[in-house]
Amino acid sequence: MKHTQQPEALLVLQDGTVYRGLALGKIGTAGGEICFNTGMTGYQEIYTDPSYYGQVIINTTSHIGNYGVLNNAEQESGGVKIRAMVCNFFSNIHSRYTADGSLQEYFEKAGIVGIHGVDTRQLVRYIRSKGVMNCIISSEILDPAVLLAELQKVPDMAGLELSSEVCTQESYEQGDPESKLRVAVLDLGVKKSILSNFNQRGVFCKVFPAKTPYTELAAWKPNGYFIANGPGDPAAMPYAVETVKQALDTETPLFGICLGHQILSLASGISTYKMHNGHRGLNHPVKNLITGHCEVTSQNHGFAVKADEVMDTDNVELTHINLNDKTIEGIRRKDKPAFSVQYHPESSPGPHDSHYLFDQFIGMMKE
Ligand SMILES: NC(=O)CC[C@H](N)C(=O)O
Repeated sequence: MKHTQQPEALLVLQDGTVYRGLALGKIGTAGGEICFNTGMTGYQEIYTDPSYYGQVIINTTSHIGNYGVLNNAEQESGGVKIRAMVCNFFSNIHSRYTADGSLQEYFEKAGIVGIHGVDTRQLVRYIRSKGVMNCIISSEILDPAVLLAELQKVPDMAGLELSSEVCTQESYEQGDPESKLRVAVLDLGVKKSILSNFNQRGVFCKVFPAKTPYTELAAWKPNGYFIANGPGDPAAMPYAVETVKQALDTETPLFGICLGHQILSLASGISTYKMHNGHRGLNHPVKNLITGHCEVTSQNHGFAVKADEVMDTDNVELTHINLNDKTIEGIRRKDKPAFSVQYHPESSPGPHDSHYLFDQFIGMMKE
């Protein structure tokens, strides 16, 4: 189809700003918190990462859809988790002989709305200056005033508990049951590639729903606890903080990623805050303060832990720091075998500089 025939779409921001473009995906209307990922690859991993649940993602890279989709290998969960997508050039053709289909068909099947033909560079600069806000996209309602009224129904991300909506509803096991290393995973929105990183290292996992009481995790007799990534506001999850506090009391090794890092920090008495516009991309430099090495990291978060409180908490050590803005990227407990990072060492998408953290956790369990 030529671009000129494609139906129009509108993007309306919470402050009333309107962007016009063309429809992609399903014809419809969707709203959520707007965020942007600057990664040049991995759009399907991003759309299926449960951490993005409730969010509208802007892909800033210039071509989206140009390599189609793979039904399984590039999915981080059972399906698309974003609310809608914004991009500049949406490719209606894809060139990858192994692709299972086009992104357009994938979005239509998943019921995902989107808009393309938007100047994403200008839009991202605007959001970076004004700060994160909600938005609404529609390819069926083309009246900005009506959309702005609809947008009022979209809840603010601050205060939202979303993990219980995206996590597994039944616990399940994954990996080699004969393995000596057993990790209980608290599923706050876990990405598939985190589980495969454990399985590839010979770890047998049992994945528990977000609100599983600690006693149930402990009854499985794990050698370690993994607190997963996930959507929403960590401060709205006292149930998870309680579970981590009880796990810490047992001196069993514990590892957290992203939301799991925020929950471990909260369990250690450190509070979290909502960032001006978050970190989402594949090239964020982080310094490991223990080794002095710099890692290029994959990131996706809109909340962070308070740096001054990390420095003031005696039983917590700062282990990783973001070289762009000095935000906290990793901590460890001095009094417990527990550590966490704010970024995504499994990447998927992104560089593999930080895979050592999985080995570090396994080393702790072996001790
Ligand atoms: N990827 C994640 O685990 C995100 C954590 C949390 N929802 C945040 O936005 O900061």
